[in-house]
Amino acid sequence: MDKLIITGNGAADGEVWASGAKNAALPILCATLLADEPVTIGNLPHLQDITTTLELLGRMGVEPVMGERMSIQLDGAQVKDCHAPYELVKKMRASILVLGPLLAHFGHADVSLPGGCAIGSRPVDLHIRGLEAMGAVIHVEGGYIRARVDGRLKGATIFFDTVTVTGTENLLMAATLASGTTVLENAAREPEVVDLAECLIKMGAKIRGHGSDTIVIEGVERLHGAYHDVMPDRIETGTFLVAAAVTRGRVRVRKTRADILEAVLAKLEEAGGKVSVGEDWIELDMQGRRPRAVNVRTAPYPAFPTDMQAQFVAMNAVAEGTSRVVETIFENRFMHVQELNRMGAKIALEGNTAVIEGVERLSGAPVMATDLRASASLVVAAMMAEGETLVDRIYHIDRGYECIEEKLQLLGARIRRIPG
Ligand SMILES: CC(=O)N[C@H]1[C@@H](OP(=O)(O)OP(=O)(O)OC[C@H]2O[C@@H](n3ccc(=O)[nH]c3=O)[C@H](O)[C@@H]2O)O[C@H](CO)[C@@H](O)[C@@H]1O
Ligand SMILES: C=C(OP(=O)(O)O)C(=O)O
Repeated sequence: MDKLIITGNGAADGEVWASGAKNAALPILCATLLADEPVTIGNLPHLQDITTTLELLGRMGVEPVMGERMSIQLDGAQVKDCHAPYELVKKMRASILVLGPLLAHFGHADVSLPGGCAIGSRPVDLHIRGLEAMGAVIHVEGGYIRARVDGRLKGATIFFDTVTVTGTENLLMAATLASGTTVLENAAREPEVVDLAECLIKMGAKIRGHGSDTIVIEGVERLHGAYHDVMPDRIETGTFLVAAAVTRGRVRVRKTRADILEAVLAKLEEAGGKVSVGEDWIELDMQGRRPRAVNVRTAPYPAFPTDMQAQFVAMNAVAEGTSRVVETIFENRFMHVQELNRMGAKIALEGNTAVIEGVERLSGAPVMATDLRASASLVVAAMMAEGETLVDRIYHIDRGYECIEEKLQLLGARIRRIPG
């Protein structure tokens, strides 16, 4: 297992670019299963989760054709086997995103149940219930979701009890090929849902209301080929900006968008950072200043994203003052707290709230990455800690951060990978 060694050396300073968004790329790759013709996806990030998705599509018979500038062409007409096996789904929960497309296009799908993960139980009941409302017959047996439909799925009005990102995406994709109109109410408004909808529209889908909490889809008989570039990764962008805040440095992130990061940028400004924004870049300047502690409460978009919570815990750990960070989306997303405390942070957990008393300095220590964003928070904390931090189990970070050590080196970090 690879490890990262980081020697804290003060202020991050420099420029880096944002890669394509993992959480947009994954549903979009699955959406290619809906078309009868090749669809080309550009600006794909080079990530373990993308490799896993391509392996999953490959098992179904879809052969990826690599193109220029990180693009890949996939042809849904090649599907021979509508099966997502446990050994791949367990590596990546987002594999559940093949369920809606396979069922809508081919009338059946057998997809392993994803199960829980480090951050919480993460059920998929709302995906299943929505597809049943569209006429699918679904049995969960032997750890698999076995879904069938006679003819086409039927349009339905579906109200989500809880806002779910991949649940919205699965039903949005399924509804594109259903007969009649589907209305998704209390739908997720995340920018990645919007990016998926825009790709589907290029493929011939009829969708309106994406980006609001009511999405209306008029089903069509078939979807065709298209080209789509994946949007920039707002969480990767936010992580680099937090690295500037934690280390009292200055970082400019290029090839990104400020309009989808408003809640995060507002909190960075509240922490004392000077935020500047250009057409496709964001800069955070915290040079020579200690961040001020900020309270944070995670909630669905456009509120503060749970995927930035761990990084803000790391910032608050070295900030001036005491803060409260409330996690409302996942029941167990504080695994980074005990590792940050091993580095000298003073964080207490009270149910779904981390109470953080900022300290002047952290010190390097051996720590364990437990999930994707927890790992990012440890790396960012290590950049300002005194001495050396060894981060173990970094396969988590490779799921979601492209070339993490090369990109952080561009910002002046002393970080290297030890292949294991
Ligand atoms: C690949 C991807 O895009 N992953 C993102 C997606 O995950 P994901 O789509 O899995 O997360 P959800 O939005 O579905 O989860 C939100 C909440 O709804 C609950 N729930 C969800 C589905 C369901 O059928 N029943 C149910 O109860 C979950 O347990 C959780 O408490 O959104 C999360 C919340 O922004 C992000 O942290 C993840 O990075
Ligand atoms: C939780 C995340 O991803 P996933 O839903 O793929 O586990 C994340 O991107 O922070």
